[in-house]
Amino acid sequence: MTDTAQPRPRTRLYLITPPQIGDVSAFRKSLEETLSAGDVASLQLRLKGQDGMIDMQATQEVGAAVTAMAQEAGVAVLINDAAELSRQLGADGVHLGWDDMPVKTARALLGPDAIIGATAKNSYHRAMQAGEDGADYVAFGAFYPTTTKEGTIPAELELLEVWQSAMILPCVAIGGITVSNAAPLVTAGADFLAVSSGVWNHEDGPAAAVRAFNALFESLA
Ligand SMILES: Cc1ncc(COP(=O)(O)OP(=O)(O)O)c(N)n1
Ligand SMILES: Cc1ncsc1CCOP(=O)(O)O
Ligand SMILES: [Mg+2]
Repeated sequence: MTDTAQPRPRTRLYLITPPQIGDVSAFRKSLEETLSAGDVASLQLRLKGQDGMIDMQATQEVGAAVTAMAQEAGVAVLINDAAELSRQLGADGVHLGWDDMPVKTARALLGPDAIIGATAKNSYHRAMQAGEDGADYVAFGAFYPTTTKEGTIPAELELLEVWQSAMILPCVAIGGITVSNAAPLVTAGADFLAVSSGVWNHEDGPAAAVRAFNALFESLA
């Protein structure tokens, strides 16, 4: 029997902004350096108020400053929670949580080419449903403790292993991921690692973090 199985594509980095950005022009400069340091598949603008809800004004402001620049660098831009704002900004898509707009509604608003991601937390069932509804990826997590989001629930590596062995739809791992703890997630089958503090708070700076993540992905490919 001939083995026709294709090797899995290399895991890629999915960068998430810090939840608050004080100086937008300083952030734009830092982001430009960060994106030129190595492969970044996508950038999610995730700007939150103190209540954990999307900060529409900050998202609008940061989005206007960085969307075209990131896209020109070959990085897809997704907006957290807000499909309509994604459309207005000319972004590539939206990431939706459990309590956000349904995937089908976002698809109707954004059209067939938009990238729509959906949170599955630790639920294989929820991920299947999102896939059936037309999501382009599902996100499992939190795999590690995080201070970036309150109220996360733990997810096990087995979710990634089972999903990768059975499904074609890409899966994202999220939650407290750093260069030092990322390897098991890559080995378990994550197509993308979604990372915020592990990049922005890296001891050698965000560009060094992007280089280190890419070196790790290469070493495990
Ligand atoms: C890639 C990715 N995965 C999961 C989340 C979490 O989304 P959600 O549950 O809607 O929580 P908030 O990010 O809105 O606080 C995400 N943003 N990105
Ligand atoms: C948004 C989100 N959803 C689950 S964990 C998390 C936080 C991701 O940020 P970090 O990479 O800093 O843990
Ligand atoms: Mg959300």
